[in-house]
Amino acid sequence: MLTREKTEQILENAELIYSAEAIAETIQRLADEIAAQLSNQYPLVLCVMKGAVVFAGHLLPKLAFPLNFEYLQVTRYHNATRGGALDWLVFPQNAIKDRAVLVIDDILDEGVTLAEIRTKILDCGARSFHSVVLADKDIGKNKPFHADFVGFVLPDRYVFGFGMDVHSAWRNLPAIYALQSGAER
Ligand SMILES: O=P(O)(O)OC[C@H]1O[C@H](OP(=O)(O)OP(=O)(O)O)[C@H](O)[C@@H]1O
Ligand code: HPA
Repeated sequence: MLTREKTEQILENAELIYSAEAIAETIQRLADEIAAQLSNQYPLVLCVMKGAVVFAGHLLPKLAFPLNFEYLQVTRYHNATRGGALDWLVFPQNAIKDRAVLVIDDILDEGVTLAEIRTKILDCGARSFHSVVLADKDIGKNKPFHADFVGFVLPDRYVFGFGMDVHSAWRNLPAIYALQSGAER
């Protein structure tokens, strides 16, 4: 865990790249797009913990149609800024069969996490699979996964805030910041 001083220094040196106001507008647009496709499907909505907790908290009240809500938990970054193997921590096995599933995640980076989640959910007998991500990072190469609903495209920098952590801190920020170049480790 970083010291409090180091954590504050990270934010002081970071660059604001998406304000709280811009995020709110984006989430309303995403809610409208999702409603247009899924409002009559009575979907099972799954939040990918922990990163999507803030996004899901803002998106859910804007989805004005019947749905059920559960969560799953996986981690691939383990509080670092580079991804590794995906660890499954929580999975709502029984809830999924024959459901139209909508997965909410904060960020699509290399696409490994959501590709594995899709495989597992379809293996559990979901009737359909959709995903919404607040941010899709432009990593300059093909990804194994494309989201159905995308809030915005981010530059290829490590970002944090609005649910996303940097070394396990700053998920609580109301906006999205990019880490100062060279501060990745
Ligand atoms: O597209 P990928 O490169 O696979 O990365 C995207 C995933 O990485 C983050 O989760 P993380 O593993 O950091 O766990 P967390 O949600 O608990 O922060 C994020 O919340 C996404 O789920
Ligand atoms: O840029 C990122 N920030 C926070 N969490 C992440 N998980 C994948 N990429 C990122």
